[in-house]
Amino acid sequence: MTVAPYQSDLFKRCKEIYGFLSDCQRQATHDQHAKLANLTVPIRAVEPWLALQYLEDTYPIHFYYSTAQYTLLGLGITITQQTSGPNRFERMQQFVDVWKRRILSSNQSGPIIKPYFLCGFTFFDQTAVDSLFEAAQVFVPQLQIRQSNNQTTASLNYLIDDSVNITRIVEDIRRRLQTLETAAETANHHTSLSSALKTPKVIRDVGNFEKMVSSVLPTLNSPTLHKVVLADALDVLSASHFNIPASLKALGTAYSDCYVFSLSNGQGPVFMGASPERLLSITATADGKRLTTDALAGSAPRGNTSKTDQLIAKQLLSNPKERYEHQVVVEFIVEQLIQLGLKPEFADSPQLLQLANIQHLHTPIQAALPHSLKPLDLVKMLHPTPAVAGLPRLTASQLLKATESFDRELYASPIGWIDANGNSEFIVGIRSALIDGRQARLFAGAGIVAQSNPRRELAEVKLKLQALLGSLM
Ligand SMILES: C=C(O[C@@H]1C=C(C(=O)O)C=C[C@H]1O)C(=O)O
Repeated sequence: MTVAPYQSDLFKRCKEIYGFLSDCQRQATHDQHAKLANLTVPIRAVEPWLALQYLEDTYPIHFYYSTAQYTLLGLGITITQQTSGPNRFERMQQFVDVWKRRILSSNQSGPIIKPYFLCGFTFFDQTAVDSLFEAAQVFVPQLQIRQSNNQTTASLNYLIDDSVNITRIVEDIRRRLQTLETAAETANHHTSLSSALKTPKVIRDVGNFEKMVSSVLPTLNSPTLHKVVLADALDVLSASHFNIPASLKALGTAYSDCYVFSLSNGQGPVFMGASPERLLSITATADGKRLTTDALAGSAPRGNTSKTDQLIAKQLLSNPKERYEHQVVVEFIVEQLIQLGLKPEFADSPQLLQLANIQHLHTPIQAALPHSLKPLDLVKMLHPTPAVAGLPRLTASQLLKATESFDRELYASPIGWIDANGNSEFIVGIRSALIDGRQARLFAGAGIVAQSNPRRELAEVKLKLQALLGSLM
């Protein structure tokens, strides 16, 4: 069945959709387990952040993930799994593997965008009782909007077993696509959002950070700890509610090289940000699978003029303390990949990743991947890297947990997606904030080594916080 753009003839195609879903139901009955029916439709071009603006009340749960190449918006939940504990990555990979095999896509001649498994993990594998997010959550959305190369598609996902009423599902598809069409049309005609940059009141500042850094320096002079990444939280209160879609748009404009993301827990709170750090991406091609991961650590501000900027960049590249902070991350990642039997490829010296407000030392690391290695096997090995925890990993994680005065929850955690073809991408949830109505808690951290200067580390954290604060609408 071919569905024409903008669903112009979708309504005529209800019979074919009915046929496809009935087929799914027959297979579900035969195999004695539910199937995940997936239907893709090209839709009217709409910016996913705008679609979110119009649909966030209909679908309280959302997942937004945007890069320079594509944007993904997942709305609602068709299937989900949550867990916690040291085996959380294995359990979630099993969930993905089981459901990947149960996907049935409508075999149209148009695009088939199979469902994405959308994933959010907290920094630690256990969460407090009052935690806003699960230690591990993976879900397939009800509605998935994907925009890339000027093409926008909507995929609808349904759980089909022998108890569902196919006629009702066809009706539901019609209704959802109609709502989407209306939203796209309305959104495209009202592009100016009535949202302005917020200048919220600071409720809790990061003034304690300097003291915190000083308190860990003696431990860093011992041979048992080489680096710890300490973070702090800035709490602000605004006169009116923060506007998530408008903030996503603003972040995408200000930090076009970053991964702009948001993840809601369905009850109001939303974790969002613009992270420059990729934990991994896996691309599956006919020749095999390829992994790319980033060692990103070592920071300096951008200069006000191109001359000062170049000077700062040069100093960053040759600063022994920053290079050490960076090298620790490269070596850790390389060792973890070697332990998995991979042959990592990387340059001897870092390059620069220059963002609007800050620049970092950056070493991309690549490796060919055997088919047996799954995305979450790699996430398990890599998270948390010494870019966000420290080295050795366990000692550093224990120290930061004991030292920091807030719960990291999703800050610096793996957030990303896995598709049904084995492609995957996870980022590290830094340059992020937890938004709840008029309140926002912004997070930022810095790598601390024996040579660290507490005042400079505070300045780095403030710089990182300022960048995010400047895009909250
Ligand atoms: C921990 C953060 O950033 C990390 C720490 C860096 C550093 O210490 O130089 C640089 C990039 C990130 O890996 C953060 O932004 O919160």
